Amino acid sequence: MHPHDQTIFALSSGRPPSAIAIVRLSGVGAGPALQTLTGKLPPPRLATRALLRDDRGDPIDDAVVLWFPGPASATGEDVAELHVHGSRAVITTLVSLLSAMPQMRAADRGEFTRRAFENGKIDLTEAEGLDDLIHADTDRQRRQALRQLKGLLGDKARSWRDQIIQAAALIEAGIDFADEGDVPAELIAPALAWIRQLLAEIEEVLAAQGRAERLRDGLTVVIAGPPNAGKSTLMNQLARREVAIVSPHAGTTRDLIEVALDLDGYPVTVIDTAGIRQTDDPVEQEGVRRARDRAAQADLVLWLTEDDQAELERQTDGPIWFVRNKIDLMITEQSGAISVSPESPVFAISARSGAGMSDLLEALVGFARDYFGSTEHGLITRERQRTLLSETAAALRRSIAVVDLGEELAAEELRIAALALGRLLGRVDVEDLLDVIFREFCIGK
Ligand SMILES: Nc1nc2c(c(=O)[nH]1)N(C=O)[C@@H](CNc1ccc(C(=O)N[C@@H](CCC(=O)O)C(=O)O)cc1)CN2
Ligand SMILES: Nc1nc2c(ncn2[C@@H]2O[C@H](COP(=O)(O)OP(=O)(O)OP(=O)(O)O)[C@@H](O)[C@H]2O)c(=O)[nH]1
Ligand SMILES: [Mg+2]
Repeated sequence: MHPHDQTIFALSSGRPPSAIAIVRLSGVGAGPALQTLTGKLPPPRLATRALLRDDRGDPIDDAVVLWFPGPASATGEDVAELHVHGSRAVITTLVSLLSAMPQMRAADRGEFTRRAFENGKIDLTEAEGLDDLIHADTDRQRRQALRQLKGLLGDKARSWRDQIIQAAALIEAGIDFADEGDVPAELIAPALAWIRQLLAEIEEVLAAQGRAERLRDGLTVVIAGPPNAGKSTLMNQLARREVAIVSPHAGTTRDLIEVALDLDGYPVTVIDTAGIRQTDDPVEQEGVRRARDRAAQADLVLWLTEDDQAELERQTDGPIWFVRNKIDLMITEQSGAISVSPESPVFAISARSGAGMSDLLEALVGFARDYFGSTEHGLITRERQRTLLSETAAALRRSIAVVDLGEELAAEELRIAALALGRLLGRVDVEDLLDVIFREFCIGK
């Protein structure tokens, strides 16, 4: 990769004011900058206390500094960190001093990670994992991101790619021999068996998916039902704060109101909607339209009613749970889960008093757990990864299908498969394929 001649810096910690702020630098100018600010280069990889001074020698702040000489650093180039007091003034002063240094500029979004990638410290799937980790809101999201950051998918993809290249080399060797009128079927058969096995492995990973991808955005639960049923009250109960307006007036909620919940580590977005009814009010009509729309896309609908005769037009093909609210107004009603039919359970709650809420919450956690169930072993977390892995599998399938028509055709499909995996990793170079062929199979040719 091309060398980076500019040094980048950024405030790597959150917004000031904060207890401590970290200004990070990466590039050839990181060492000189650290030296300019502190008077000398600290020992590598050890937290060192230092007084930072400006260009006139005036103190800026009492700091802790870190020095990671490249290429062993996280970005693959010299890295310096300044841990200062997180005030706007300290940061502004530092930033203006750094900006004035030669070949030094503020980093773009994700540029440290990008450099780590370009310097070969991490592959693209690991970079994606890092991005997910930084955006993780819940524990399950954190675990999934960390697995990817640790290279679980990347290592698999690298291993598949290497094996495909070697299988291709076997087939290529067959072609080479064929030039001399000697077709060694014993080279093709093991290569095919190998490819079939790789295909099975990749298909297994593809099949085990679907929901790991959803773990990034969470699943959506829509609260729907007739006006005044207590949907917004339930919403506020689930959110544990007053996110939606509650009133005795039917038709209070018009907009969709979303709140992100962490249900036992699973990300769940709950959406409160307008009460569904016939109305002449154009604003309410629009609210009802949005409510229907959102319910139709939901992973789960909680259909809330005040009584049991409320007619339900089916809003979704997905699961619906019937929740009877305001049981505090009834004398004989029991609370909690009153039907155990797993497809459409019935709950009885009082959103106002909280009766029956723990059963409902527990069921929601169970729903999320079932929904995301297999993600603990999921490797694919993004559409990009799925697409490239599907392309790989398709090319492997084609290579098996066309091998009887000609080894060249099969080898070409294998090259396409390896290329797709190369893209997955962010490294596409055909040199690898050539290297293996020349090194292992074409002796003396
Ligand atoms: N202060 C601070 N905290 C941090 C980071 C950081 O960069 N700075 N990290 C930001 O990512 C994470 C920790 N990850 C890190 C990953 C690699 C290296 C690093 O420089 N590694 C080199 C040398 C370390 C060694 O030799 O042990 C390496 O991997 O070769 C540092 C932090 C989270 N916490
Ligand atoms: N007694 C009792 N009243 C409730 C309960 N839940 C909600 N209410 C009351 O019912 C009225 C309507 O509640 P909301 O939460 O605004 O109902 P909604 O379904 O959001 O209504 P729209 O937004 O108009 O569709 C309010 O006066 C609430 O205080 C409950 O469990 N028990
Ligand atoms: Mg409402």
